Amino acid sequence: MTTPFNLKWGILATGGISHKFTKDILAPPSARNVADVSHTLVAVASSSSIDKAHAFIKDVEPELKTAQFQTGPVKPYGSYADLLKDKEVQIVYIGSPHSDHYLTALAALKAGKHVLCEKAFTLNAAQTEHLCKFAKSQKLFLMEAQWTRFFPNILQLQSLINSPNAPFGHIYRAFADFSIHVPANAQHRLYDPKQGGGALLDLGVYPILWMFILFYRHPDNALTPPTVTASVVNTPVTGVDEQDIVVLKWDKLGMQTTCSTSLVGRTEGSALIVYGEKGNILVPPPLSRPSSYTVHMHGEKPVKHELDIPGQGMHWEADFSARSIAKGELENAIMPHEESVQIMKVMDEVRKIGGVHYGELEDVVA
Ligand SMILES: NC(=O)C1=CN([C@@H]2O[C@H](COP(=O)(O)OP(=O)(O)OC[C@H]3O[C@@H](n4cnc5c(N)ncnc54)[C@H](OP(=O)(O)O)[C@@H]3O)[C@@H](O)[C@H]2O)C=CC1
Ligand SMILES: O=C1OC[C@@H](O)[C@H](O)[C@H]1O
Repeated sequence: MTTPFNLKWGILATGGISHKFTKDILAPPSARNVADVSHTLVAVASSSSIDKAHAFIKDVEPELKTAQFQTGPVKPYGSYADLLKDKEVQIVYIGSPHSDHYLTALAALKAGKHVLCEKAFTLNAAQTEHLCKFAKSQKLFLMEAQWTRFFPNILQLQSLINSPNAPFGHIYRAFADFSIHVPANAQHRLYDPKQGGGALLDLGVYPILWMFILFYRHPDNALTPPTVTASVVNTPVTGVDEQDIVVLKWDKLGMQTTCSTSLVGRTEGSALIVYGEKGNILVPPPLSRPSSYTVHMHGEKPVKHELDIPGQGMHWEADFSARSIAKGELENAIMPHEESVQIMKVMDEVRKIGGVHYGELEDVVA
């Protein structure tokens, strides 16, 4: 058996998603039948206090104890800048709020680190474009952490719908919704414009991503970006978007898709429905973590394809990051830079229509 390529991680931010991601990368790769890559947690940094970094490491102690590729103790840091100086760290995972992604990713790239950065990548397309260009100039790997894309069942569905022998016939339309219920609260990151709050960047990015997964690479679409129309309801509490309905029109495919998202009234029933000439596809909520999809060909019994997700399911994106880095790739073909930019451009359009602003950080492109 060959030795797996091992990737050494630094975690920037000690919030909710960083915990989930870290626990996933510490799980034994064999539990998901992976043998070519592995992960080691080297360091954790908090921007607000070293105590939070200590507490984070304590919280992941059970996973550290059973991790197969852990070589030593995890180093806590009280600032992101300190972690970025650690020579042992090869790649950073950025789990801070949307408004922080751009400057933190830029600082990490300047420090010579590969970067996997949470969605939404940045506050706008200009920032994403600049990061991608800069990463390439530094010969470093950079990817938006669009974890859903890397689920094995979603890769399977993507190739099914994009294959010349797709069983669905002409796709007429598709509808996707990702909504949760967070009571209005000006202090919550989802309602705070300064943290890039609002439904769009946090949740709306998923229905848009799904339409890109299914249709952007369709052979008849030939990577043509959709045209965008939208309707936005802004919350009176802070002015960020509470609800967005985004229509993406795919001219070359002769159809349009509806993406909706909201901070109030969570998704129930199907989160995604693709309506085809010969059959439909249904995906249950939440769209971020699809545990199944059902193919319902007209006149036949529906067939449900279920996925057993070990942990949260964030290790797949980490595995593919490691595979790319092992091969010297600067981006991964499953979530390439160009598609992150196109998705950010869609969201720029929506924000323009809705008059949504995040404050001074959205103007930073350096
Ligand atoms: N892939 C997924 O399923 C999910 C992805 N996300 C994404 O992860 C990111 C973070 O979300 P989540 O973990 O829920 O958020 P949290 O609020 O739980 O954590 C964010 C962390 O970012 C750090 N931080 C850095 N700068 C700031 C700042 N100015 N204000 C507040 N916190 C700051 C803080 O850690 P410290 O003080 O230690 O630096 C904080 O704990 C977002 O991009 C979100 O879209 C979120 C949930 C699910
Ligand atoms: O990515 C996400 O998925 C789950 C949501 O609850 C969370 O707010 C969002 O960031």
